Parts: sequence; C-alpha cells; structure tokens
Amino acid sequence: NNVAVYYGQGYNQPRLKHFCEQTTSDIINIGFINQFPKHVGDFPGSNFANQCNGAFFPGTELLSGCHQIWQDIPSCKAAGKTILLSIGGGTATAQSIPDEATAVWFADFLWYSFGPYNPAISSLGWTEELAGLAFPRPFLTSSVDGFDFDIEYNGGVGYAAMINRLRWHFTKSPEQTYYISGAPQCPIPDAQLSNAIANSHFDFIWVQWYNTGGCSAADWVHGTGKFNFDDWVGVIEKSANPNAKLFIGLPASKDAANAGFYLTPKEVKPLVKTYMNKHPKHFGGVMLWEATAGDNNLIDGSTYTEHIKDILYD
Ligand SMILES: CNC(=O)NC(=N)Nc1ccccc1
Repeated sequence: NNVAVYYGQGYNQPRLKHFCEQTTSDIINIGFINQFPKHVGDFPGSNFANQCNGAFFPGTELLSGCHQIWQDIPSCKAAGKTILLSIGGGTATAQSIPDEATAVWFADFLWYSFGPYNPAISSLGWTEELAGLAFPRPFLTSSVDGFDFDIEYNGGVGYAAMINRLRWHFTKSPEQTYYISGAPQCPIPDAQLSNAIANSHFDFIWVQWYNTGGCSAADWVHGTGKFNFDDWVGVIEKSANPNAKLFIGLPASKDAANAGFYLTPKEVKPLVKTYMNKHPKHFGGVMLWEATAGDNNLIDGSTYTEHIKDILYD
C-alpha cells in the first residue's frame, strides 16, 4: 500500500528533495499546471508556489525557473518515488478543454515538455523564436513518471481524449512505466472526471474524501452520511481500467481542508483497516493533501504522514 502526497502548494514548503529523503511518501503529485491551453499552439501555465524563481517562458504563464524541482527529481526517482505532474487544482476555476484538437495538443505539450527529454523535439533554452518549432522544458532534463488530473471545474469533454493521447505516448516509450491518476470528489458520478474514468485508463484514483459532506471519511468516523468507498469500487470495476487502485484521500492537517473534515491518526486507523481488508484487490493506500501540511502536523513526535504510513504497514 502506498502513500501519495500532493506537493507544490504548501505554505512555506521546503524543496522537493526534503520529501524524497523521507521514506513516508511513495507517490508525489507536483501541482499545478493551473492554466490550460485555449487552442492548439497555446501554452498552459503553471504555479508551484515558492518553488520557482518567478520567471516565465516569454509570452506565457509557464514557469521557466523551477531549478530546485529540476535538480531534485532525479534523487526522488533514485529513492524509488513516483513523481507525477498534477493538472488543474483548486485555483483552475476558469480552465477547460474547448475541443478534441486542443485536448490532443495539451497532451502532446505535457508529454514533450515534462515527459522524457528528447532534444530533437524540445529545447532546454527555449525562446519565443522557437514557438511552433520546439517545446520548452520547464524541469529541463528532468522528467515526470506520469500525470495526475485534479480537475475540479468544467470537466467532462476532452479529458478522456487527453488521457488516451497520453497513453498513446506511453506505448511509444516502453523504457519505463508511465501513470495516469485522478482526484475526483466523493459524490458519484464525479461531475468533472466521470466521463474520463469511464473512457480512459487510470492507474490510481485518489478520491477527495474531504471538503464534501455526506460521503466523506469524516462521515464514516462520525456515523453520519454515507462514506462511499464501496460505491467507488463499483465505479472502477465498470471503468476503462477495472484494476485501477483506489486511494482514500484525506487532509494532512486541520487547516489543509474545510472545517470538520480533518481526522486524527487514531480516527483514520479503523477506517483504513476496514477498507484495506474489505477490498484488498482495489485498495491502493492513502492520498494526503498535502505534503507540507502533513510534515508540520507533528503528533507524539511523528509527522501526520508518518502516522498514516504506519497505519498502512502495521
Ligand atoms: C487533490 N486536490 C485537493 O485536495 N485540493 C484541495 N484540497 N483544495 C482545497 C480545498 C479547500 C481547502 C483547502 C484546499
């Protein structure tokens, strides 16, 4: 069982390698690509809070000075971590995929800019003269192991096409396994990602079992509503990848989510044990929002993230 954490939006967050030096997290979602291309040829935009130097590729909102992330990804991979780039996030309120051509363009952009570095296609020193001729490399020679879809607004059309295009790129790169993941809200069907989950292959689905009352992990603990892990297993079994792993998404500290959704490790343990044992085939582990909040949430001398890891391994 794995611990997946989001990284990139933490308050005063340390650099990525701080988390890669810890054994606690196995999958790290770097967020976010929070501006989407408006048409073919248009660049997406990114935000990684304090991690980059504020420079953008000329004429774009895509950060070009994320040297710590570039430097840290190789050591994260050497430590056995899976590094995914997360698309969307809570601030992407105005983002959408206008049509299939843009979905394919967006997938190609992400693959050539953040996937395996190919100097024939992408330029480390990208400038505007290269627009339309080469892709930029925001993390320079470093690459990610796949893409996470944290689509919280304007979902539906386009995401299945984007993910299927990424999957096509994955098949052309057998040198390693690449992954697709998603972070739907707990109500079924998820307003933004249900179409993509039904029509394109996800490896991991970490449901945000927080911030939405009625189906949350806190509902299970408090005996309210209906925590719907069982129903999400049903969604996955009917999806394009019936073998996708299902993670329980949780806030990593009190102020990492809306009021009332944070659970202490003592409250989490019976929930995780129940569903780990009830669905051994589908249970993938726990996702935490987010890495720095968990790191700063010290309980009996251990971080929240360590407590969650211990619960999975006890
Ligand atoms: C996977 N994405 C998230 O978990 N986003 C998220 N937690 N956004 C947020 C919403 C309300 C308060 C704090 C964070």
